[in-house]
Amino acid sequence: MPRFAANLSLLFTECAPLDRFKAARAAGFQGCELLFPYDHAAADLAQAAEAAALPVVLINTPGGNWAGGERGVAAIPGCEARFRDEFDQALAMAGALGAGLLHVLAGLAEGAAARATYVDNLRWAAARAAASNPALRLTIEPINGHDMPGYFLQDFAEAQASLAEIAAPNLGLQFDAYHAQRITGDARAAWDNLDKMPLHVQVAGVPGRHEPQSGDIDFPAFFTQLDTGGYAGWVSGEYHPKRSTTEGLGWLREASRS
Ligand SMILES: O=C(O)[C@@H](O)C(=O)CO
Ligand SMILES: [Mg+2]
Repeated sequence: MPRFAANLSLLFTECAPLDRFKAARAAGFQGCELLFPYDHAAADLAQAAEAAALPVVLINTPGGNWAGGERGVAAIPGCEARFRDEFDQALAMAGALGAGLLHVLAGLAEGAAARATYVDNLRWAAARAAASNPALRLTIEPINGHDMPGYFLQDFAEAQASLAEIAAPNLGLQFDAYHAQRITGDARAAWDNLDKMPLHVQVAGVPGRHEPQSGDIDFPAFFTQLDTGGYAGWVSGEYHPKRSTTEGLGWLREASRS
């Protein structure tokens, strides 16, 4: 059975941010991820995570002006200096929280210049992370273009090609089953077609991005597929609860029993 983490940016939003850690632990999660922890003092978040015995397993690099449409800058030509500044901020936050994974957001971009910028920035980031925090691993995540129009990385083949070209041991794939289903039409087949084991997995139901319980993806079969394939990382619930978070945790209880 996989180890389950709660995405505290989307789950337990009934509670204040620092109270979500204890709520997630009490509900049966073993870890958590925070999309954008940057509005909080790292020490406060670290203390809340420790008090709840709920490790922070993943954070994202800064998204920028999210309300204004930004989604990170790694693939945006001309933003290299900003990328480096924000990456260093993310490295410091990951270190302070003890997070083992850092998802590098690509941003809204397209074309050959964007791809070259993306690969160069990721190569730089992988070397920078290896020098400052050897335990940290970086991820890239294909995100579907319906939910995030114009996002640079919308394709698994493209993600794998970039990873192969950079060939950094601390850089790998983040497989979000929700996006995989929306991009390919079959998340479980997309998993089987990967050339390397991903570093992180996220789950949500399709359609609606609600609990990973019903809809187009057979989650019990997917969790078994992860186990039998030897996936030993985290599986994070990254979804919009249909009602309250705790009312929708039948999927976690069921998966934890099997
Ligand atoms: O799937 C997603 O949207 C996230 O994992 C993410 O990091 C970008 O918001
Ligand atoms: Mg995701």
